[in-house]
This record gives sequence, structure tokens and C-alpha cells, in this order.
Amino acid sequence: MFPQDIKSAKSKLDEEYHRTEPQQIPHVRRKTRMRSLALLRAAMEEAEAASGGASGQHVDGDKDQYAFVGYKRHFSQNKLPEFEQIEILKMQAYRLHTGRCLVCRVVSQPSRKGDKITVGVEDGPGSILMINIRFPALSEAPTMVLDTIFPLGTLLAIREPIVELTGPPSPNPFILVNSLSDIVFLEPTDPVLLHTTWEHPAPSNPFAGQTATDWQTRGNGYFTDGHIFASAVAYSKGLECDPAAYILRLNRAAAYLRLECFEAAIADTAAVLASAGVARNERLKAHYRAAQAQYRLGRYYLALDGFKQCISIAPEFVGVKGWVSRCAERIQESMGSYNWVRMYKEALVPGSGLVDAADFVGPIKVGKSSRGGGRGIVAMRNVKVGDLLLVANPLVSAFPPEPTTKHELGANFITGHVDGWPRHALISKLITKLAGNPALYDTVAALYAGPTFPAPPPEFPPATQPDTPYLSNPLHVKMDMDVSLLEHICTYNAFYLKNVTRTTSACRTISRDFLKLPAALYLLPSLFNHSCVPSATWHHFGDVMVVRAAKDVAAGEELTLSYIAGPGDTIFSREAELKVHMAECDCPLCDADRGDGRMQCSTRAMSDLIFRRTDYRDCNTPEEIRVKVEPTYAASRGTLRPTMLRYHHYAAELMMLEAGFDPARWSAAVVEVFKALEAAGVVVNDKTASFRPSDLEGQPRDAFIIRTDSAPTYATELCVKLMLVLANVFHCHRDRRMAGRWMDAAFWLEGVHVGGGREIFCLRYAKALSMRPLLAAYVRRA
Ligand SMILES: C[S@@+](CC[C@H](N)C(=O)[O-])C[C@H]1O[C@@H](n2cnc3c(N)ncnc32)[C@H](O)[C@@H]1O
Repeated sequence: MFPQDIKSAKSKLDEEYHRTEPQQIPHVRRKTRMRSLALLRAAMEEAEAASGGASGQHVDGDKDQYAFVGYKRHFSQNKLPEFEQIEILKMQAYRLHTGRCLVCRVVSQPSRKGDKITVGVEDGPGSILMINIRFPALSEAPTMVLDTIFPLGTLLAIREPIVELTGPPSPNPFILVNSLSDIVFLEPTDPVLLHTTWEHPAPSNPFAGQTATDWQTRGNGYFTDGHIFASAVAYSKGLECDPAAYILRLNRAAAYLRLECFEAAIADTAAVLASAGVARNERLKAHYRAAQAQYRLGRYYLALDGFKQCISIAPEFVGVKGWVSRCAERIQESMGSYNWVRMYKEALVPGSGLVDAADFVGPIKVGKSSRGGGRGIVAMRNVKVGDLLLVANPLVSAFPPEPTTKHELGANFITGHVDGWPRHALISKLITKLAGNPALYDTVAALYAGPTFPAPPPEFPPATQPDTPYLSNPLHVKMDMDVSLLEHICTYNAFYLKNVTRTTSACRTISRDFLKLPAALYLLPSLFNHSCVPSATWHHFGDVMVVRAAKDVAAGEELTLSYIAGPGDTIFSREAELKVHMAECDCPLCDADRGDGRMQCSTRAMSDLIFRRTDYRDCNTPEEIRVKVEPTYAASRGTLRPTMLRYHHYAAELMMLEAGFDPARWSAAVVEVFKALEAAGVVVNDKTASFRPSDLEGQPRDAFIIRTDSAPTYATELCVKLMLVLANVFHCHRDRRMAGRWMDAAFWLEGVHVGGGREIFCLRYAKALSMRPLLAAYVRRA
């Protein structure tokens, strides 16, 4: 899908929603509607059978599937008893039925396409309509699960519905329920139903007459098969039959733990512990589940108490000991002391991406800013370059799926671009997370959502309500959920993940495949404003984000991060990525580029493109590139000249290839590397390029060879590797003093960005260091 396709899809939607004349919904016979609903169901059953399992995907041909992101849709904020009921035939297409609700019941077996569940419903007079419900928690649910959640006869109320029409030739009406809070699952005794009379007899509900024990068995089956949401629904239905059945509550706590509804899990375990006659084993399980939930909420002292309680009940329970030491580690971490090597190794586990680490907030706080949203992050005290500022677990994260699996992409109306699967998946994950953790909603809703939403409150996080709700039944969403707001929040705040276990260094290919980059949404990190030459820098261990200062910052000064995920060599590439955030970036780098002029920048961008697209040996000579690119930078601007970094790096590589045993040619190559480093923003204090055999042992430590009150933030991994190259070249010329100094510089720069000391350095640059085993000696010294 191209940007122009996204634009035209948006204008089509605008046209439909904003047409002024009322549009009658076409009348279709009950039988015909039932037939088309049955066909949808049959298609899903067929796909399920073809995939050989209960969890078969409902695949629609080979085309990529797109969902529209960022179209402002209504969500209801009024209370159900205040609504007037409306019948299907009295509704009009593309009209918001304010203050009305459709009371209906399910008359067809549900089907699913991605996360959209389709059910047929009838109203009192017997008219039938299709309802499409966006239900991310069921995005992989098989028919069996859908039948449990939407059995025939399920009573529903749709708050303030809008009827849409499918495309020609035969436009069929349907209601799209975008926000889960717009659909209310009704009990037969609900007062809303008092005035509803049904023209047709109720379809027979396959679960009528089920007991709490039946639901427990069903729930356990779903749990074992990995249908955790359905198991929580089954346990809840069992509890409706017998509210005193505490085993159901205990099992539901296990399901809530897996669904990451931690407050709900704690509430269920508390209710179990308050019940009479709970056996020892069940009490143990309740404490264990509650402690795990507290742990996942980052309340490590409470978790520790809970695990100790487990030990006092059952000293023989060995599994719990590991949790006690994990709590102790997390408590240590929440004071800023981390075992980075452990985290690095956990991040290496293929496919998991999960790293266990506590959150840590260093010397930073939310302050006022003139940027969009009005807030930013400021230093609370003087901060030194490399200081640890923040470690944050995500609210939600998404890693690229297996290449063979097909997934929905997002046609994003806000950016005008396609969101890759991980970025798009964040929205669904966020909806599910908030439905399960209603107390989080107001905090997330206080993130910046772009200029079309009201400005967020100045304080973050906002003060919590004294009676913050928690989930009791997974089908009863506790707050009015503005899905459009959440889509905007994800678009404006999600980060691409910078995986610490990978380094990017080739000067010709510092680029990334945006569609496949993993993504995550965080709370406090979302408050950082952008600069292309930021004062803070970040990395990810799995999805745990670690932010460090990239320069010395005075108390009260704003700290910024760079939002750029790509190389961002010229104002053009940066503008393309930043367009959604700001009309014009006012950082010194963009100012300098603007000062040079658009023509000069486009010459740079073109040379860069040709350089990166051409095969190494056929490439223009370094001299040709230099002649074109160098004059595009005004002599008066600073040394940071990203495109020149590529040129000097390329030139240095060629010179080294041809240097042979000639020290003069090696010296010339070293000068070229210095220039590359300077072009990346490194200030080199000592540009000695000649070689003097020297020893490291017994030498006093030299002054730092680069400036260390501020670290470059452009192509830093390449800079570290260039410093390693210098160390290697000096080492090979037996100038161990200079080799050691460049090794120190590489180690310092890496420490500023990633931290973690010598071990992480050796792990990240293992390949570069293994080719130069002697250099390991310098690392040890550092
Ligand atoms: C992730 S939010 C940053 C926090 C935000 N200022 C707040 O109050 O929540 C990103 C938004 O901040 C604003 N912003 C960040 N950096 C900016 C900059 N350098 N120039 C202009 N606006 C900026 C833009 O509106 C952007 O979409």
C-alpha cells in the first residue's frame, strides 16, 4: 500500500462519514442474512480444518491484510441505563445514534478474520444485522472458543452504534464495534431488558444448564490448550453459577496472571484467602499467585513477603526459593545496580526477547517544555556523560513474527505510511492490556496523542483515582475505551527497539528495515522530546529500555533523545521520519543543514544514495565523492558531517587495503579515520598519526585521546569500531601506548552508550576483538 492509497482510503471514509443526507439501511431478508453469516462461519471452519488444528487462522488469500489506524471513531461515554433503545430498521447508515443503544441477541455462530469477530444478532422485532467486533484478545481464537464467548442467545447491548455498509454490488449493513467498551454483555435479569419483547423464540444456548463444575472442566481444558482468555471467561461463568466456588477463583487468578491482568489476579487470590475452609494446598497456590502478580507489578517487597509466606506454609516447596532471590536482585536493581551481563545473555535467547529487570528512575523528572504536549524530561541534578538515567519495562512490546506467518499491517492515516506488524501489533496488545488493567487507562491516556487531541495534563503520571477499578470478569470492560486515542498514542510514542546484542557498523549499510523492527510502548520514556543531536541515548536489552546521558547536563536542563531509527544523514531523511512529530526540527544539526541550503543537502543525499547502492569495487572513487560532498558543508558549521563520515571511512578502508608494509601509507589511513570520527562528532584531542614503538607497562595513564564531556550520538557503533581499528593499527606498529589510548576511547564511548563494563564490551565486539586477540589485553587494562 502506497501513501497515496492510504490518502484515498481516508478520503473515502471521510466522504461516507460526513455525508449529510440520511441513508436508509437496505432491507435484506432474514433468511438471506442468516445464509451469508453461515457462509462466513463455514469458511472459518474450512480454514481451521485445512490448517489441521483448532487454532487455525482465517486466512484470506495471499494478499497482505491492512487495518486502518488513526481514523477518529466514536466511542460511547454514556451510561447504559440512560440510553433509549433503537431498533435495527430505525437506524441510518453512517449516522451516530447518540444516546441510543441496540439491545440484541446472538443468532448465528461467530466467525473471525484476524481480530474481528463477526456475529449475527437480532433485535426484538426480529431484524438481523451483522456485528463486527474488534477483539484483539481473540485474534487467534478457534471456533470452539468463539462459541464459548458468543454462544447463541447471548444478550448484548451496543452503545451508540453506527451502521456502516459493505462495498458494492450489494451493500450489506453492519455495525463495527471498534471499542470493546461499546459492547455490553447482558444478564437475562438486566433491567435494560425489561422493555424488550422478542418476536422470535430464543435460539437454544448450548451452555444452558451448565454447572460451576462443568465450567471449571471447560476452563481447565482451555487453559491447558493455551486459550487463556477463554479459560478466564469459563471460570467467570462458573463463578456466576456458584460465587462461593473458590477453586474457580483460584484458577481464574492463574489465567489472569498469564493474561497480565495482575491486579485482577491479586483480587481473586485475596478473595480465595478470605474464603472459609480453604485447604493448605490452595492457600499456598493463592499466596504464590499473588506474589507472582506483585512481582510482575514491580512491587518486589510485597512479592518477597508473599513468597516467604509460601515458604512458611510449605518449606518443601523448592520452586519458591528462586523467586526469593529474584526479588532480592530486582530490589537491588531498582536502586540502579544491574547485572548487565545477565540481561545481555537473557536478551540473546532466540525468540524470547524477554529480560527480567526492575524499573529504575535516575536523576530525572517530568518538567515543562514548549514542545507538543507541553512536557519533557529534565535533569534533577548535574548529570555526567554516561550516567544511568532510566531503565524501563514496556507497557507492551512486539517482536517480528516468523517470516512464514501472515499478519495484519497498519495503514496509518496519521503518518500516511504503513506500520509494520510489530508496530501495528502494539495497538492490539495495548487494547488487551488496558481492558485487563483498567487502572492503567488514565495514565496511558495522559500520553501525548498529537495535535488533534486535547493537550495532555501537565503532570505525569496523573494522580490515580482513589477507587481505581480492576477487572472482575474478562468480558466486562470497566472503562470507556477510546481506541482512536490509543492508536494516536502508539503512533506518537512507540519506540523502535535498539537491540544491544547486535551492532551496526558497516558504513555503507547503516539502514534498517522499518517494517520489521521490533517496537514497544513505554510510559516515562515517552516524555522525552527529540533532538537529532540528543543529550541522552538508549539501548534495549530485550524490550527493557536503558537510557544514559550522552553529555554532561546541568540540573534543570532538558534531556532529549533522538527519535530517528534510520541513518538520518541529511535533513531529508530525518524530516521524513520526524514529519509526524514536528513541522521543522530546530536542533543544531538541522539548523546547520538548513543553513547549507536544500540544494546542498540534496546533493549530499544523492551522493549518499549512489554510494550505498553501488557495489564496493564499482563505486565512485573516494575522491569523486569528496569533491561532490565536501563543498556542500559550510566551512563555518561544526565538525558533525554525517555524509563525510561515510566518505572518510570508505577512503580509510581503501587506503588500508593498499597500505602493505608502508608506515607512511598507514599513517595517512589513520588520518582518514580521524577525519571519519570527527565527521561523526568525536573531538579528537591528540591526532598523532605516526608510530613510535612503545610499551604500555609502567607508563603513566595518558590524558584521554578524545573529548569526554559529550559523546557522539551519530553512528556510535561505527565510531567504536573505528577506534578499535586505530588501536589495532597502532598495535601492529608496536605503538602500544597509542593502541591503549584508542582502546580506552572505544571502551569509554561504548560505556557511555551501553554501559555494562568490560564484559558487555567484549560480548558486543567479540568478532572484532577475536580477530585481534592481543587487543583483549588492552580491554583488561581498561
Ligand atoms: C513522545 S512525545 C514527547 C513528549 C511530549 N512533549 C509530551 O508532553 O508528552 C512526542 C511529541 O513531542 C513533540 N516534540 C518532541 N520533540 C520535539 C521537537 N524537537 N520539536 C518539536 N516538537 C517536539 C512533538 O509534538 C512530538 O510528537
